[in-house]
Amino acid sequence: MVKVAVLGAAGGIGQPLSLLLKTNTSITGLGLYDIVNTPGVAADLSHIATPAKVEGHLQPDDGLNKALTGAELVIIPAGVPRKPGMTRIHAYFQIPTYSDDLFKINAGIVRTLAEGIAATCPKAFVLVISNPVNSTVPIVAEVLKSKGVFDPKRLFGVTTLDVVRASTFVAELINDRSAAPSVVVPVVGGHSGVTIVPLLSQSSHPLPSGVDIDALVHRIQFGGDEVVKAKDGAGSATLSMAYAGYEFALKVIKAIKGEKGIVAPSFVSLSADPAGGEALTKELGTSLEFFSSRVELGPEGVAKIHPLGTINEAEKKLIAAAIPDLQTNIQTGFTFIKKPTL
Ligand SMILES: NC(=O)c1ccc[n+]([C@@H]2O[C@H](COP(=O)([O-])OP(=O)(O)OC[C@H]3O[C@@H](n4cnc5c(N)ncnc54)[C@H](O)[C@@H]3O)[C@@H](O)[C@H]2O)c1
Ligand SMILES: O=C(O)C[C@H](O)C(=O)O
Repeated sequence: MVKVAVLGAAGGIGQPLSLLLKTNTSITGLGLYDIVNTPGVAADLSHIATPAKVEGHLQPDDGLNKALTGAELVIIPAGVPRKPGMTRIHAYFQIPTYSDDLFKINAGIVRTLAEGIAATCPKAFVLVISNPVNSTVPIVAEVLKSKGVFDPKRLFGVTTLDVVRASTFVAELINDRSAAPSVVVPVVGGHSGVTIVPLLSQSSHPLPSGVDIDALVHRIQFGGDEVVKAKDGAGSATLSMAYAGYEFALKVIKAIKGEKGIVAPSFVSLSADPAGGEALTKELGTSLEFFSSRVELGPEGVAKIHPLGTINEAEKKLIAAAIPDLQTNIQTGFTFIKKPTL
C-alpha cells in the first residue's frame, strides 16, 4: 500500500506528474490537493484502469488534511513559476524585503503545506519541487523542526531535472539519443544557475574530444531558461519536470519497499548522513547545511550521502563558485521562517 499526496496537483507540473503516478501499479492511493480544479483532475484520472484510488481536494473543507491523511510520500509542485527575463535569483530573491516577488509567494505556500504535513503525516517522505529549491527545502525543514517532527532522512529537494537534462544533452553530443536513459552524470550543488554543478568528468559516457565543455556546463546550469524563453510567458518546465519528479519519486518508493543500491542526486540536509556529511564537508572546505549530492536511498530515506569523489580542476572551480550562492539561498530560507514579514 503506497499513498502519494501531490500538493499543487492541478498545475502545469502537478497534472502530468499525477498522471504518471496514476500509471504506476504499486501506488494504491493518490491524494490530490490544490487551491483550484482538483475535483476535475481527480475525476479525469480516476477513469484510468490502474489500482490507485484518486481523491481530489480543495482548500476549503479541510482539503489539505484529507489529501495528506495516510500519505507515505508527499510531492510538492505548488507555487508560481518564473517568467521570461527573470533569472531564478531575480524571480525569487529580492533581499532584504521579499517585497512583491515570487520568493515570498512560494515561501509562504510551502510553509503552509509543511505545517499540514507536520500535523497530518509527519513521517511521510517529502519531495520539494517548488522553487527556489535551495530555499524552499530549508523552509520545510524549519517548519518541521518547529513542530518537533523533522527527520532529515525524509526530506528531499528534487534536483532530478538537472540530471535528466545532463543525460539528454550528453546523449546528443555523443550522437546517440538512444543512450540518453543510460547516461549517468552526477549533478551536484543546488538547483539554480551556478549552484547547479554537473560533474562531467564522472559521466558514464565519455564525451568526444572537441566538445565545448564550458558550453555544455552552461546549458545544464541554465537549461530552465531555454524552456522559460520558449514558453514565452506561459511558465517554465512542466512536462520534463513531471518526468523527472516521477523518476525520483519511483526511486524513493523502490527504496522504501526494500530495493537496494538506489542512488540519486538530491538536495538534502547533511545531517541526514550517518557521518553528518563529514567527507563531503571536507571536500567542500566549508560546512553547508544542505547540498545536493548523490544520495543512497534506503527504507528510512537517506541512508548515506556520497562525497563528490574525484573531480577535475574546472569542476573544483564550479563548486567554489556555487558555495556563496548556496549559503545565501539556504540562509534566506531560514530567515523567512524567523522573520516572515521582512
Ligand atoms: N525543482 C525543479 O526542478 C522545478 C522545475 C520546474 C518548475 N519548478 C517549480 O515548480 C513550481 C510549480 O510550477 P508549475 O509550472 O507547475 O506552476 P503552475 O502555476 O502551473 O502550477 C502551480 C500550482 O500550484 C497551485 N497552488 C498555488 N498556491 C497553492 C497553495 N497554497 N496550495 C496548493 N496549491 C497551490 C496553483 O493553483 C497551481 O495549480 C514553481 O515554483 C516552479 O518554479 C521546479
Ligand atoms: O527554470 C525554472 O524556473 C524552472 C525549473 O527550475 C527548471 O529548472 O526548469
